[in-house]
Amino acid sequence: MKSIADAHILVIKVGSSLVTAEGKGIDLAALSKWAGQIAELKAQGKQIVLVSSGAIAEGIKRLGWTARPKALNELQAAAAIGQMGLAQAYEQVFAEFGIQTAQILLTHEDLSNRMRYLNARSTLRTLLDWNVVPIINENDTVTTNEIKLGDNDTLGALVTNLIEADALLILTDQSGLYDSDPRKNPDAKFISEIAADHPELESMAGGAGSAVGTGGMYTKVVAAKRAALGGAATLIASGHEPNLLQRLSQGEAIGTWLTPARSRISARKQWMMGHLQLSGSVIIDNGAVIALSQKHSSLLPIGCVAVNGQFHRGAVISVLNQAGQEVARGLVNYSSEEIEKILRLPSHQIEAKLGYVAEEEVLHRDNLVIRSAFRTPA
Ligand SMILES: Nc1ncnc2c1ncn2[C@@H]1O[C@H](COP(=O)(O)OP(=O)(O)O)[C@@H](O)[C@H]1O
Ligand SMILES: N[C@@H](CCC(=O)OP(=O)(O)O)C(=O)O
Repeated sequence: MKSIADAHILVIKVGSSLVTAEGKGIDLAALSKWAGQIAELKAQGKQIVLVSSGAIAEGIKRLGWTARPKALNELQAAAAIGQMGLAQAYEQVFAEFGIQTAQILLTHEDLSNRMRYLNARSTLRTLLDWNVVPIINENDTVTTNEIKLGDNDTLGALVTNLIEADALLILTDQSGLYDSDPRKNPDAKFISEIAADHPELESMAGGAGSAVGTGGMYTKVVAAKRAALGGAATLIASGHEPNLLQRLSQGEAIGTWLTPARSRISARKQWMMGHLQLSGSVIIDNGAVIALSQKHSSLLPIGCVAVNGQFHRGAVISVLNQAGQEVARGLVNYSSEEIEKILRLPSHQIEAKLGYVAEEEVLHRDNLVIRSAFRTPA
């Protein structure tokens, strides 16, 4: 991807130095410019999630300190103070464009625990469906050194994979990636495009970052690698670039693109196909087999006749025909116990039976791979 013209879902990460004008305090004018650009992208039908750093830098500024403290409890307390400013500032600048915002503070646990992961995903998707711009940061106040994500570049990549965004845009204080740190080497060469799995990326990006940021380029290239595993491209570009988002959506080459080896869809299919041990299966009737394999439909409970094994919502399961042959596999929206209760039911009766509706489908077509597409032996 060298343009965001075709991207539908974008995650935009802004670093501390940009958000706080290098630690001087929240840069309302810069935030307002991004909000205006995001409003234009939203008018084109794109869904945007913002990952914003700056809580610690802003907290330090509000406390009147001149240096970043080292003690974790002081950093956490500073983050709690600064986050108030960030939330207030984003709400204000987006309101100028008639856009509602929502604050989401995430921890490592929220993204590694399956249930919390699914809940975070469904909340984010709901907000996007409501046209809201979620503003995400790490929940610094409750994290400890051992479980800290530690930098928002990583958080940006995890969120990109969580909501299956098409691209991650990392805005920073440099115009992109150079073959060595341009602050130290005036002859550093600019890189406009590189494979996200290029073996020399980490060594080019070595070293910490600016005075107020945390990870430098290193965490950005590692984040790009992580996003690429989910099939998303990453752009590292300067947040000072005027009209950056519009120009990118018109195909202008700005910043450094780190490109994935495979597309999002194929990355996910490969992941599902690669599952050797599936935790269970559903058996479906012939009508459902035809709907899935020929019409690319989702699997609805009405076509499900039996369920085998024990699994949770979010597991990869097999879909079998009544002769026991695998016709598809995919990420399931209900647990085995729930499916047992809704077998053969039309979707509008799910709520009456379970007391809630997680999703209309047992397996959504975007989360399904049909057997004919498998390369594994039958
Ligand atoms: N190869 C490189 N190319 C560009 N910048 C680099 C490189 N290696 C290290 N850096 C440093 O990374 C810094 C950006 O990281 P950081 O300060 O953490 O930003 P942010 O706050 O936006 O996350 C740059 O200012 C630059 O000094
Ligand atoms: N959660 C921290 C983010 C720290 C961080 O990753 O900063 P940066 O390297 O500027 O993106 C904060 O808001 O201060």
